[in-house]
Amino acid sequence: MFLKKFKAKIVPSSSSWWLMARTAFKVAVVGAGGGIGQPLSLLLRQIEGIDELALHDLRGTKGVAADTGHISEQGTVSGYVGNEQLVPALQGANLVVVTAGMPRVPGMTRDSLMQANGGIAITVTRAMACACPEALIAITTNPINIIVPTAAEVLKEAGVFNPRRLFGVTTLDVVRSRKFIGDHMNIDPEKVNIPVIGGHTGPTILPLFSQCQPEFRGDTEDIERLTHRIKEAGTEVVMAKGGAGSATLSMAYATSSFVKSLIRAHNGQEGIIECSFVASCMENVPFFAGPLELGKEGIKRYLELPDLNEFEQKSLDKLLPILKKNIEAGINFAKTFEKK
Ligand SMILES: NC(=O)C1=CN([C@@H]2O[C@H](COP(=O)(O)OP(=O)(O)OC[C@H]3O[C@@H](n4cnc5c(N)ncnc54)[C@H](O)[C@@H]3O)[C@@H](O)[C@H]2O)C=CC1
Ligand SMILES: O=C([O-])CC(=O)C(=O)O
Repeated sequence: MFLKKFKAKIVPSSSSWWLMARTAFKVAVVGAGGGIGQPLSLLLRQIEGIDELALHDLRGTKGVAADTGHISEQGTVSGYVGNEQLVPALQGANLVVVTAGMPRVPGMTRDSLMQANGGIAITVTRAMACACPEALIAITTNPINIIVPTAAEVLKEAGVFNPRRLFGVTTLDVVRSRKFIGDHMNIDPEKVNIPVIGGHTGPTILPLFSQCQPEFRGDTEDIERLTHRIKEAGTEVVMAKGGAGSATLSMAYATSSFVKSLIRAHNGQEGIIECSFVASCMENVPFFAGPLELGKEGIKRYLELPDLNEFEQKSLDKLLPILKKNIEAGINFAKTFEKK
């Protein structure tokens, strides 16, 4: 069993019922010195149920660890620097968040980041396969559509792939949808629930307005305009930053919210639903972002896709071939990596 592997250290009681009598939980962040990694490390310090935070990067993590370690919250923080400290950082981790890798600048596509980030993903995944083969893995590094299949292939080669534990973080697409729709409907964005399916590039992100709760108020033009904005929101930030990278703060917010859900579900809270890019059980596409119920060991249940309206079905039909090409590229990247 997943839990048996870890020290049965009982953590002091807390007001939250799910924190009672549980095993210690270690989170490792790889890329913790970066634009997402630093604010994410701060936000993770505020999540209940993290007993040990291991911050790894090629640079800067000693300072981030000392800094965030002074925050008056439970748990320890340690900094690890360089490739040689990657395995020690990952050792015994229950959850690894990967934010290591280059961000976009204007004119680049996410797919073009594979050249720079594919090798990083392979190095980190290989280290996880040996240091913490049963950990939950949440990858933010782009291109998500290509890198997650690459990571899955590496884990398969190492004989430790568990499709229920590998996640590409697409929460920012949901966070943005909530914000843009909430503002449009003049309601609290946090009260908006909408699944965002497909993948994580402009052409493959698909918010399902037909499933929006509360029901979307607006006409077809509003839906088309907001859909376009959600799909292109990453580029909106890249352009606004003018060469200084891509979304970091909103992504740290989105990732910490996803991590919170993973930990709550791991600790037994029921009914936690998140959209994420994972190995799918759909017949025609091996990886897909869709709604999932989370549980103690990652994915508890794949939620069925709802009936789509005509606009959504056409959009899905259009994005699937793009997604399939991305997935093939990711698998191929892993298979041919050593030969490059
Ligand atoms: N999934 C999503 O919705 C989003 C994904 N991203 C992606 O997240 C990634 C990180 O973005 P930023 O934090 O803005 O980039 P950044 O350049 O600020 O930080 C990346 C960090 O990774 C570190 N790094 C590089 N190679 C490493 C290795 N082998 N081991 C450990 N650390 C390593 C770098 O030293 C750097 O500190 C990018 O690929 C970006 O495209 C960004 C926003 C949203
Ligand atoms: O656009 C980018 O390159 C970063 C990203 O994935 C996002 O902000 O959604």
